[in-house]
Parts: sequence; structure tokens; C-alpha cells
Amino acid sequence: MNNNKNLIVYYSRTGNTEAVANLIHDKLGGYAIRIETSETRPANYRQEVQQNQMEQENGILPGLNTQISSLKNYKNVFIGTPTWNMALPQAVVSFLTSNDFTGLNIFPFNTNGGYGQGTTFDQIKTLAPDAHINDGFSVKGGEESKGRLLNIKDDRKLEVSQLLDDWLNGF
Ligand SMILES: Cc1cc2nc3c(=O)[nH]c(=O)nc-3n(C[C@H](O)[C@H](O)[C@H](O)COP(=O)(O)O)c2cc1C
Repeated sequence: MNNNKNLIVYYSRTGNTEAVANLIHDKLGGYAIRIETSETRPANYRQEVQQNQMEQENGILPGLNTQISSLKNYKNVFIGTPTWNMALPQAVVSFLTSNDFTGLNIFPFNTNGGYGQGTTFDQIKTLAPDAHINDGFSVKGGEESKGRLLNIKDDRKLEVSQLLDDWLNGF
């Protein structure tokens, strides 16, 4: 994959999805950018769980500070997201609905607390209907509910790096 043509865009609260994004960036190069909301999110885990659920149930799309002006310059777009309430965090929905991915190759990736990607990959497919969506990559990251925040580090980071190689070698 030509590194100038890779965009790696991700949402991350506690750094696990970011760690995967950084590994992809180290392996493939390109431009990596974190999705930032315009309003500060709750620092408290329980409050974030509640706010997220309320946003998901009501289809509320948080405003973003992150804008990609030149999506057409890329060929491969890696989209990274945690699982929130077995679905996409609404900030990722905001990002997907405010950009046109026509003709781009999307490579979804996910970290979660042990319950898998949920509907995240399916939502990406639905929200980027004119893109070519590849099989996604999903690994266990943190378990904030149990006080485990950044888990993709040290030995686990090496393990995830090898799993990523397997995934990327498939393309
Ligand atoms: C608001 C919220 C909701 C979550 N919901 C789920 C869930 O439904 N299933 C799951 O497996 N993990 C869930 N998690 C755990 C995260 O998916 C997991 O910790 C992930 O690795 C976090 O990625 P990050 O460090 O990039 O933010 C949730 C975390 C938060 C903060």
C-alpha cells in the first residue's frame, strides 16, 4: 500500500484504539488523525456510558473538531473505533456521515472490552455505502468498567502487532 495514500482515522478515549492506529501507521505510513469532539466528553466512565447511550438512542451527532479536507487524495482509509454499547460511538457516526467515501477502500478496525465489535463494522458499511469495505480487524483492548484502561501496551502490543500483520497480509 502506497503510504501517501493511507489515511488512518480513529476515535479513542483510553488509548487502545490509538495504539492500534499507531501500529498501523508504523507498518504502512500515511497520515494518522484522531477524531476529536468539539465539546469535552465526560471524564467519568459511568457518565460517558450514560451520555453515549442517550446519544445513540436519540440519534444525536456530536460536533467534531476534526475535518479531513482532502479525502479524495487518499486511496485507503483505516477507520478505528472502540465498541461503545455494542455499537459505534456517535462521534464516529458524525465523522462517517459528514464525509463522502465514494470509491475509497475502507479498512475498519476495532478494540473492545471483550464483547467484540458489535454492530460497528456493519454501521460503517451502512454509513459509507459507496466505499469498498474490507474485512475488519477487532481485538480486545481495555476494560474501563473494571478499571483497566490502556491494555494494548508491552507484551499485548507485540501480540496485537502480530495479529495486525496477519490481517494486513491478507490484502
Ligand atoms: C462508553 C463506553 C461503552 C463501552 N461499551 C462496550 C461494549 O458494549 N462492549 C465492549 O466489549 N466494550 C465496551 N467498552 C469498552 C471499550 O470498547 C474498550 O475499553 C476499548 O478498548 C476502548 O478503546 P479506547 O481505549 O481506544 O477508547 C465501552 C467503553 C466505554 C467508554
